Amino acid sequence: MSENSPLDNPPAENGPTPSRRRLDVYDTTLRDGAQQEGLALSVHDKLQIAQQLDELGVGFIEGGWPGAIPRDTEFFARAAKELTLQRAVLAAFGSTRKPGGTAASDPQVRALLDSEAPVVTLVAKSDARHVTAALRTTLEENLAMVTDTVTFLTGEGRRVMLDAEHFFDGYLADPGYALRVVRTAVEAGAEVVVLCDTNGGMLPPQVGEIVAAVREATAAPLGIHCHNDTGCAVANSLAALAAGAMHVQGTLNGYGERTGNADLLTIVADLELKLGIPALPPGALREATRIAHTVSEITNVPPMNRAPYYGASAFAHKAGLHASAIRVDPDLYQHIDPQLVGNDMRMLVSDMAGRASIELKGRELGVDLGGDRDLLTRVTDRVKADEAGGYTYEAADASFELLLREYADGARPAFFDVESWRIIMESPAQGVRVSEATVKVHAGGRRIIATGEGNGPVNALDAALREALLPAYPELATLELVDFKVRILDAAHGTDAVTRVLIETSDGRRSWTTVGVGPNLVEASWEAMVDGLTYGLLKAGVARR
Ligand SMILES: CC(=O)SCCNC(=O)CCNC(=O)[C@H](O)C(C)(C)COP(=O)(O)OP(=O)(O)OC[C@H]1O[C@@H](n2cnc3c(N)ncnc32)[C@H](O)[C@@H]1OP(=O)(O)O
Ligand SMILES: CC(=O)C(=O)O
Repeated sequence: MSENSPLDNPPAENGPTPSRRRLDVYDTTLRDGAQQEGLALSVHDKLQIAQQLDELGVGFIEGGWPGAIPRDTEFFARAAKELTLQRAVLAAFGSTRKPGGTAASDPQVRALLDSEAPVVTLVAKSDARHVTAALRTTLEENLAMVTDTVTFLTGEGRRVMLDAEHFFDGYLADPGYALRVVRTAVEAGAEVVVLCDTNGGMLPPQVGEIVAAVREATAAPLGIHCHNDTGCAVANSLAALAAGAMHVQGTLNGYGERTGNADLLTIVADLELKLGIPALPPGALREATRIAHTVSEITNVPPMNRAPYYGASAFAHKAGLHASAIRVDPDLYQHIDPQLVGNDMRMLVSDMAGRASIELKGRELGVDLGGDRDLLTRVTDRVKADEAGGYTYEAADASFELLLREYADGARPAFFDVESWRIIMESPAQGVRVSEATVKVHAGGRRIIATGEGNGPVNALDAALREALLPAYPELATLELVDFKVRILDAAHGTDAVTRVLIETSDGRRSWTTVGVGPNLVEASWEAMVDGLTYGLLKAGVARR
């Protein structure tokens, strides 16, 4: 580990160590993260994400490229009026001036000033091949572009950082030139030179060696910016910090061009929890899971369950053996206490469950099985049999809770009894197809026959069932079927195959998933739908009427 790296000499618990240099956490979700395929952030989205980042306590928020992307120009204009950042400083991203011109007259450089961001981060070529082949200019002119642009912007009172693009590839091909770019930037006034693994092709030992060599050869304050093309973006970032970089860039949820950028939350969690290096304000890491998921909502990109630390599966345990040890001590199968990053431990119930899994899941769901070994064995056997038949309880906690209550209380919760149901489907040669369902149920002390129409059989059954039950259970009016997933389980059987349906139901505040399995789509859907409504009534605290 390099002398004066943020990864050695961690500060004393009761205050900073004066000799230790600050570690800067720089977020580029709104710029490089937005370069991810499928991400299209509105200005409003960007403002909301910036607020989250400020709450997280990052040092810098790179807001985008004003002058190049109209939405980013607008972001900086609105940020100046609408954002009240408590901790973070806004950075505008842009490139060095065009070859052959001057920074003062370059419209793109002017736009960086106009953004009024206190920090400007300039991307500059540091790989000689890129200078000649992509920029189509001379090596000397590229250095002049760096000097001119950095000098101009610092002269205008901006803090300037330099992203040395393709630094590692450039260093491997021509270390002398790559180092000249670093020195030129610092001599011109850049406060940090960020070494970029732009193509994401590096491995940790290479990154560590090259960062150490740059530190040896220059006095430049160094940063690191990694992409994840080798799956090593976080490891590469840590290797660079260990070798002496003092500034780390990354994105929330690892968003970014191609395979993404280094995942900033994973980096800061590694730093704080594994290496004892404070990276965020005290206590902020506990917001990591909430912020990652809030940002997923804003970007409308489903959260990555397997994300380290903050992913929904990060502390989810499926194997029976794991559960049995966790029952004794959660640390036996967890590398940290999930609360440290605001996450929770979860038990998953499946055919891999053992008695311990069932008992712990029961505790999680608030159903006490009292450590009754015989009862636990019966539930475990039932789960294994059901799963062999196509059920999947790990995706359907609500159905599992109903099953658990059936064993714990001696009867499955039920608010109505089903006598029968039937479907008629009308598919005229022309015109609209209609499905009509009739259900016969007993509820509120009455036998009820109700019909419902829908655009398909499940929709019609849902309508008929609600029609039948609403007089006895007006609480059902708030319940809505929000998602419906079908899987054919034994494709080899063709139309004879077993069908599994997962239904997500919501009461507007929370949602739950139920499962149904049957020889056809409608039967499987009916089972999942009845469980969904039953669970909703149970959670609403309704008594059977
Ligand atoms: C590694 C990274 O991720 S860096 C960030 C990349 N982000 C983006 O590219 C998103 C925003 N980009 C844009 O909106 C556009 O590409 C713009 C506005 C920047 C440029 O658009 P255009 O003028 O149409 O040029 P185009 O995109 O075709 O090519 C880029 C130009 O920048 C030049 N350029 C590339 N890097 C640099 C640099 N570091 N310094 C100066 N000029 C550069 C290229 O040589 C090329 O110049 P040319 O038009 O004279 O050939
Ligand atoms: C600057 C940047 O985003 C990169 O080199 O990857």
